[in-house]
Amino acid sequence: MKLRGLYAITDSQLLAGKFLQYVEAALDGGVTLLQYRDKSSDEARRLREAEALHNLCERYKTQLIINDDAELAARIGVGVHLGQTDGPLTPARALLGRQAIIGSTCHAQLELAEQAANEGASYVAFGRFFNSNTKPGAPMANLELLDQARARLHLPICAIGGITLENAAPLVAHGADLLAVVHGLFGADSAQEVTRRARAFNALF
Ligand SMILES: Cc1ncc(COP(=O)(O)OP(=O)(O)O)c(N)n1
Ligand SMILES: Cc1nc(C(=O)O)sc1CCOP(=O)(O)O
Ligand SMILES: [Mg+2]
Repeated sequence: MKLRGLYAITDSQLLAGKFLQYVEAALDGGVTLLQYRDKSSDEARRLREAEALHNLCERYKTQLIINDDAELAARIGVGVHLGQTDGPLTPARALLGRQAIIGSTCHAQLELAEQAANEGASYVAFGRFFNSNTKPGAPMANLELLDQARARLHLPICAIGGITLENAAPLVAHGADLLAVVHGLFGADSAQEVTRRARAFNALF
């Protein structure tokens, strides 16, 4: 499967009271990857929500990725996204198998991306590219980094951090395969607007 297009990421606060409605609206507009990102420690709720998202993703033929938690990903049978402090890639690959999608946060460091590629990552993520409501303190990345990554890496490149329909096009022009978006997608006033935004993000590729 080609990893290219919109990478929608959930946010439990932003989506409170409209979680599945807004996620389905995004899937309706077209989503390549959907990440379940919940930073709480409510394991029962996390399992329940991840299973609900998995059912929805199967209906829309979208791949589900679990943030941070390789054990939960293994339990459901989906992929995982690991940051630099979320545990090593090699055991996650052994746990999830060769086919699973495993992503790695590389901030603005090509060396981290090369290491992730050697350890079997399916894609590498760089960011943040813009001011982010969701993660304001993340280190900054820039377009030059994307150029260098495109020249040196032979796996899909994901851009993240403050991405909106207004600022996304240069990221794609400089080599991003995946645009990972929380607020610029789900911060909409209606489900119809989420669907419209998802379609518009996909039209950039
Ligand atoms: C696609 C994608 N890229 C980067 C991140 C950030 O991961 P991490 O640095 O582990 O931070 P948290 O998201 O866990 O707060 C991501 N989740 N997804
Ligand atoms: C989860 C996350 N990681 C980032 C990084 O730079 O690694 S930025 C970010 C938040 C993405 O949300 P929004 O689209 O609302 O800015
Ligand atoms: Mg993490």
